[in-house]
Amino acid sequence: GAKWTYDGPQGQDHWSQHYPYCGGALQSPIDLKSDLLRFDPTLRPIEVQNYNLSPNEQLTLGNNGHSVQLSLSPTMSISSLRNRYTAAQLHFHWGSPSRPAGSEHTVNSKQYAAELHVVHYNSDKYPNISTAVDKSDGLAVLGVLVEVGMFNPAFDHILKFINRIMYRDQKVKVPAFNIRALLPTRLDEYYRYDGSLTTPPCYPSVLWTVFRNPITVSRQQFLTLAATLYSSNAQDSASMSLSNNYRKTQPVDNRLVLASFKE
Ligand SMILES: NS(=O)(=O)c1c(F)c(F)c(S(=O)(=O)CCO)c(N[C@H]2CCc3ccccc32)c1F
Ligand SMILES: [Zn+2]
Repeated sequence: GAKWTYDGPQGQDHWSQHYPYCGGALQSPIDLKSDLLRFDPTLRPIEVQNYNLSPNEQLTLGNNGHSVQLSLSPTMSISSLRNRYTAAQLHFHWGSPSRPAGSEHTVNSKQYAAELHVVHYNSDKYPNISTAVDKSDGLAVLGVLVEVGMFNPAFDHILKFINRIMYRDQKVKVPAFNIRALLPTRLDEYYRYDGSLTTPPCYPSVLWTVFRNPITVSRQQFLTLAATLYSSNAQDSASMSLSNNYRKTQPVDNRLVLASFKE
């Protein structure tokens, strides 16, 4: 579609001019405020299947100008929801080298350094993600908050190839790895709400699960993520850094935000 950016004349305050859903209801991300949360004892631990991929399998790592995204194996899925949701891709949102604050969801207004999204589609009802992406029960995204701390070996399976996809539309085949290692240890503690894609076309089609516990990456790993990529393609004379690729938090309105845990 038309090119959109996070800032400037095509920035997020203008998305709704070309993408009407971006100005509509049920938008993501949101601020996960304690006094908004409702503990829901029926929320079961998230169960993922086949996340531990073999290194013999190859995945496509790409720079789409908005994020770094990794294609995922269709053998991967979430099995603990009402329908089975099959994995499609994962990608990240981050701040900038000088400002490690680029998560999309915030917790009591605290913005984390970055955020990982693992995008799945309802494969019980739809044949592929393109069909599912604009359906109210189409997508389930797992959100993982990322903070700077201990070195993260799993993250390096992606970072060690990132200098091969510096420019928009560059792709590279990479060996698969254990994607479960990118998720926090506890999959039983999470926030849950009905929301949207956080990029245009902003379809209100996402069942959001944001894990309570962040994962860590080292400062060097964060800098590699935040300082390597360009949103422009290799031919463009003026290179534009890909950073601060996060949408601001959106109005919750009268949505219920559930928590699987008691504060
Ligand atoms: N934060 S988020 O999880 O809402 C989210 C993104 F932030 C994001 F950038 C992308 S994208 O495909 O890389 C670019 C714009 O769709 C998708 N892409 C998804 C939605 C549309 C689609 C179609 C095919 C494959 C993946 C996706 C996305 F779901
Ligand atoms: Zn995302």
